[in-house]
Amino acid sequence: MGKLCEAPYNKTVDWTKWYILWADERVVAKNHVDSNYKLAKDGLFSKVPIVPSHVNSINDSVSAEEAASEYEFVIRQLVKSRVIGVSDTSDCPKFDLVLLGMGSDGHVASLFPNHSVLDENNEWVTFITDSPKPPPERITFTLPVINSASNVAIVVTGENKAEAAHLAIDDVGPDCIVVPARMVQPTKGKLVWFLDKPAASKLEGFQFSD
Ligand SMILES: O=C1O[C@H](COP(=O)(O)O)[C@@H](O)[C@H](O)[C@H]1O
Repeated sequence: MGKLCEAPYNKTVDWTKWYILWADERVVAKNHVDSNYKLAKDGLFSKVPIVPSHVNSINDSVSAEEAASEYEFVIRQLVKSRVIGVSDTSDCPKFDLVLLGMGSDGHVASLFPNHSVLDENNEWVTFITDSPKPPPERITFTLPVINSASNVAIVVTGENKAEAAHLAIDDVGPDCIVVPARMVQPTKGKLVWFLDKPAASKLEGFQFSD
């Protein structure tokens, strides 16, 4: 992302066509250090000419439940106005790109291991109030929405994520736990993993070229 803000890459993008939403967000104020909005603003869209009205962040002054339902409404409006397409295999929005990180426990967005949020198939956006990783209150895209995207990119860095990357990517067999990142399997889209050397260090048969 950092590179996209720099020349020559920043000139190769038509930023007016970008609409930004968050695959998950912590229910904290937008200027809070835990805010994913703040992270993206500081790292990307304060540095490039994205149209301010195209930045769709959550309402941070209501409960997690209300924020999730309002956010789904925002997405429904964008689908209605054809800014976002619709999947032809589910009733889900079809995002051009869903960009995800992965935690050391294998979570993606705010879809945590062994959490009932993984089974949410009806809503586009849901909420949790008991995130094992602070802060506890979050909203998140559900798996069907992530898996309806045209492209999903998972970016992983650091050795503390090597085991989760192995469990998510390798052919580990039925006896191993299924980490949430492994459940990211776009129905018709493309999934690409980006890993640094330490994060890839436990992948089977993986050879890293510098
Ligand atoms: O809490 C979150 O964590 C993950 C990634 O884990 P981290 O250890 O790299 O912080 C992130 O991708 C997710 O969107 C976020 O809300």
